[in-house]
Amino acid sequence: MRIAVAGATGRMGRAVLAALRGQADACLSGALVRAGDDACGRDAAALIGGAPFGVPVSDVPEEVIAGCDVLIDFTAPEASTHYAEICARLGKGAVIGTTGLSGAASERLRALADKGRFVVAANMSVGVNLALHVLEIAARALPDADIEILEAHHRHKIDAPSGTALRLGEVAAAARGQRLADVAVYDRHHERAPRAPGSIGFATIRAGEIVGEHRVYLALPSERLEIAHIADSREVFADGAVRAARFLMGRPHGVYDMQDVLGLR
Ligand SMILES: NC(=O)C1=CN([C@@H]2O[C@H](COP(=O)(O)OP(=O)(O)OC[C@H]3O[C@@H](n4cnc5c(N)ncnc54)[C@H](OP(=O)(O)O)[C@@H]3O)[C@@H](O)[C@H]2O)C=CC1
Ligand SMILES: O=C(O)C1=N[C@H](C(=O)O)C[C@H](O)C1
Repeated sequence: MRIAVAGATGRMGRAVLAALRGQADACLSGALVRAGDDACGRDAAALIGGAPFGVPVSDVPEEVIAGCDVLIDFTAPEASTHYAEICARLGKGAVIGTTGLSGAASERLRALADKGRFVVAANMSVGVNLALHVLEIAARALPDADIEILEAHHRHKIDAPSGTALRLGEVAAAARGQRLADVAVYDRHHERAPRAPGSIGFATIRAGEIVGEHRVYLALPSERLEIAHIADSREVFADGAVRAARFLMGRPHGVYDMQDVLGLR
């Protein structure tokens, strides 16, 4: 399986490059960067150190994507939708981990479902995807619990709440027959009022180099269930992305998520 990495200079791009070393059935075929990046033309190993991959860094998406079976993409919404369209046109799979997609961008991806094969997931770790599964059961079993979602990430992160926090919120809301948009509370700064019954609150921390932490409270008057996940290293996301790429090989067209990849649906 030939894997190309988009956003190869980024934190996740570099984690995926590292994860591709020593894979028995997968190799790096391309490393894609933003147009004009200084790394263009150098061996991809220059981005993480160690032995050469024999793959030059490129800023030409069509060329990089044409040479792969699956593109792994942790970049930004505008880049991800652009690359996904190229993948669909060239018949290549894509694993998309980028978060902060607008409704329109998500819609653009869903519209490609009959033209290509995609795994789209805000969190590629096994642990968070199990947590989503457990949360669905818990939210249904505790309809009166107050649900609050807390997340903490590194100081560089630009979207908030995290894509994972929003997904946790969507799953909890759906388990209760609600739409997250109708019950989400992102900001309590401007209100002086008790908590609205049935609402789902979000709290965000940005500090230091925290890789990624998520905690869901399901609080009743006399007890509280907490579902928590802590990522200690970006390896968990990179390994999950490679696993998702493997899953896509030979799949019918469609948009899948990590619940499909992990067999949790
Ligand atoms: N699904 C999951 O499991 C995970 C998802 N993420 C998500 O992945 C994304 C990337 O995270 P992270 O690696 O930390 O971010 P970084 O900022 O470290 O990396 C982003 C990469 O994308 C490139 N990029 C950004 N915008 C464009 C563009 N318009 N065109 C081409 N390239 C672009 C950047 O290039 P340049 O430096 O030149 O701007 C950089 O190489 C985020 O949305 C994050 O939330 C992160 C971890 C896990
Ligand atoms: O930006 C990050 O770093 C992460 N982003 C993802 C998100 O927004 O949920 C997943 C992970 O927690 C790391």
